Amino acid sequence: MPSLPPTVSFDSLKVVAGLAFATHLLVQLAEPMVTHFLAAYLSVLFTYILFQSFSAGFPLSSSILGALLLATTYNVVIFSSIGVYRLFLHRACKFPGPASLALSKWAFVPSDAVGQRPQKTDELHKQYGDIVRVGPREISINDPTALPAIMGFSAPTIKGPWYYVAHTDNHPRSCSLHTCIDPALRKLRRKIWDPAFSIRALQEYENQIRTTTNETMDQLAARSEKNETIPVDQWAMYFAFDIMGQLGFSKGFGLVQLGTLSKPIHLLEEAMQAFMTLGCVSWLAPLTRLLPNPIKSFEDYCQEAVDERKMNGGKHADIMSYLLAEDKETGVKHTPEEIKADSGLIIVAGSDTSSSSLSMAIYLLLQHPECLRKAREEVDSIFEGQEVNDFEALKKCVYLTACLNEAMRLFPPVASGLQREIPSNSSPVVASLRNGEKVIIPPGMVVTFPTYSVHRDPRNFSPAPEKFRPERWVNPEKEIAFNKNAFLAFGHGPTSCIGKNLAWMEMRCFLASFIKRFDGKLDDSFDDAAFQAGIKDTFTMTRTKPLMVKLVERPASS
Ligand code: HEM
Repeated sequence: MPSLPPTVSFDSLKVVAGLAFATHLLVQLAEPMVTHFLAAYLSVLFTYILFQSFSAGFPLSSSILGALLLATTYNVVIFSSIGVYRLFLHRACKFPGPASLALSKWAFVPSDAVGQRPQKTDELHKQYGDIVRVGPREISINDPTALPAIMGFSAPTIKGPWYYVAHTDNHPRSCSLHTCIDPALRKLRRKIWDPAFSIRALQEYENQIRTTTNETMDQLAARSEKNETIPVDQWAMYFAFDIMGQLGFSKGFGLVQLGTLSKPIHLLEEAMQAFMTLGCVSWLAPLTRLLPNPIKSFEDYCQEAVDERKMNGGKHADIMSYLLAEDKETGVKHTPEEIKADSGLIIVAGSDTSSSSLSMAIYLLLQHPECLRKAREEVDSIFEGQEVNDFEALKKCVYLTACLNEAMRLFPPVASGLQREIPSNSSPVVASLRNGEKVIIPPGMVVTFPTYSVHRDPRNFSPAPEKFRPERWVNPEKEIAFNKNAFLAFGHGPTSCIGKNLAWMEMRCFLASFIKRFDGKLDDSFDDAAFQAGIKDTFTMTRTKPLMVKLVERPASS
């Protein structure tokens, strides 16, 4: 048996093992922050080394060796204790799922790294059933019947640990509305946000949407004249980012004029993947906040835009004018930190999502000429001899709307699902399932609804749930299955998308203008399999392969 370094005895190993076990119990009860825990851990180790070397007189090498042995003992015991607890004793053990995810959500990192979380979760549901344990204390429920209990207006849940990752610090009044967890504060903040999306406010935004749409179409026309192959999905992004800059705080990014992403936006797109992966291990967030901020230039850009906006006022109606005001009833106002975070949110929530829906709708229409013909006939007849600029008339484009809904069903812009937590001081939640059974979910558990799987489930949408069939939205009553409660593209309940109606205005205006003005075909070199494989889930959707299209202006439009 190998001998121990002179600084370590078997008794000290036993004490350290006991300490590790006690730490596990403490973590269960008090959930200390990882930074505090690491600081304490490292301080004890260094104090031990210093004491053994300078007070007890042992050589430095023996002291370090002893410290490493004690640390290894501590680590092995604490990880074994946590592992055994998670695998056999945890309240989530009653739910089926792979042991790897029961041990740690790190097991999701390989699929997150390639943006395939929705597909991975889908496989798990096919293997384990409608309820799968996808983390030590997290389950995924592939059954929209359970939605009201978890995400409905009277559900006792809060946003889950994933949202904590995007906080810049630990202060409750410095995060965006989207990542705000406290339900009472969220309610107050939604009250300030709501008027920015009222019917009157949306009417005030119409002009800006028209202008940016026309500018984008003109830029596309100029490129089509030169017979260029055009990355249409990129242009949908330039369009959506410019609109959100203008409608957010009266400062467009000028991307449509530039014909490229600016540096801050590019950085933001790249950082989304890191957020997604880090969401698996949200307890690490306080530690990663000590590292250089990967989206600093994007945040600086938002701050500058807000400062400029405050100084000069808005050039036209914008969302910021509402966010800077106080709620008349309660007198509550956003803090400067919240305004900064919300300005970033406007960009992220409003741009990636709408541009992804548009890109996928165009992709699917080009793949399905018969659907494109129908959508175009509808637009041509509603806007005969005139420009697409009447938002009331756009609402009458039923088939066009169906195409967009169907694109979001097959390729939801927020695909991996939305996470909610049952607070540890609340009662268990009893959720109904489609088979009439009930599931009891203990407090402290986290629940996710896998949007991608729910959308492609034949029990919700049939026939051909994997196929692009806009018709299912036109006559839903004739479908074998059409469960409108299973359409989660805009979320569900009190935290669902506040910008939904604005998104519809943008998407209908862009798509109708696009198909009215251009004939298009996928470039000969377009690789369909590569394009689909390049679609990544980074909380919102990222496309790594461009949608290269040849466009020709239609005679009627010129
Ligand atoms: C097709 C376009 C869009 C889709 C599919 C979409 C989807 C969603 C989803 C799924 C959520 C819930 C996220 C969660 O619970 O974590 C959400 C929230 C949100 N969306 Fe959208 N969105 C779209 C467009 C927009 C636009 C144009 C805006 C305008 C600024 C916007 C602003 C927001 C905001 C502020 C939230 C946070 C609401 C809250 O936490 O209370 N979205 N969106």
